[in-house]
Amino acid sequence: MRLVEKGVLIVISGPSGVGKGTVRASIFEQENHNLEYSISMTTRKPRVGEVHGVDYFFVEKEEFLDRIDQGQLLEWAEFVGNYYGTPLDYVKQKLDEGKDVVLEIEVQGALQVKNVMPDACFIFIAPPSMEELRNRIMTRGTEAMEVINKRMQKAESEIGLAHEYDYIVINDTVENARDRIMAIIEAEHSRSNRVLEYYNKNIVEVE
Ligand SMILES: Nc1nc2c(ncn2[C@@H]2O[C@H](COP(=O)(O)OP(=O)(O)O)[C@@H](O)[C@H]2O)c(=O)[nH]1
Ligand SMILES: Nc1ncnc2c1ncn2[C@@H]1O[C@H](COP(=O)(O)OP(=O)(O)O)[C@@H](O)[C@H]1O
Repeated sequence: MRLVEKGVLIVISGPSGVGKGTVRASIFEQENHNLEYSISMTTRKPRVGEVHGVDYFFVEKEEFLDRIDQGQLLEWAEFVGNYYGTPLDYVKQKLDEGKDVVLEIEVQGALQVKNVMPDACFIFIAPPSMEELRNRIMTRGTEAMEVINKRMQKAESEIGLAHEYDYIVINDTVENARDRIMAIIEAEHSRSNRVLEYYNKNIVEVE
């Protein structure tokens, strides 16, 4: 029997518009990573260019509520009028296969994961400044002014929860943020509790 070291759950979170999606895409463009991205489920309507099963699983509210009832979501949250959640089975399966799984989720959801999987690695992406955050949301041009203001208000309270995370990465440039996150993931594999758990399992197996 071959023992596989379990993967690490990497939770990337932070305010809307800070660049989570951009930095995540840049991480996945790197060669030789051992990462799987967990595609979320949402009741938000697709934006132009977004594809079902690639960007999100786009579902109706009824289906989303059903999934919650059936315990099929690792975490979920309502964010500015829409529901978002992480399908549990996929995450479990990939971690068991030894893959590191990346979640890119908002702050309420990240804190729920912390309650059920405290061993996960929690990374908060912060903007260089609030002005720059507003610029980024406006430049992206996907939201109406009213939604932008709501997201900015929300961002202020989310930044107030950054201390709950293991790491804070400032997204000044995409390359810097990507490289810092890759270094954090590498270091997570050497965290003593993780290594010792794996080592002890192997010792037991040998005896
Ligand atoms: N809790 C939770 N948040 C999610 C999930 N998927 C996406 N989000 C977050 O929901 C927020 C809104 O997402 P979206 O409407 O795609 O806008 P954008 O990420 O700001 O471009 C973002 O902060 C996402 O990171 C999820 O499965 N669970
Ligand atoms: N380091 C950065 N410098 C400048 N612009 C950035 C940076 N990271 C992301 N952006 C831009 O900011 C906007 C929001 O990024 P996005 O990845 O959609 O954020 P999020 O997924 O956190 O909502 C996009 O237009 C993106 O191109």
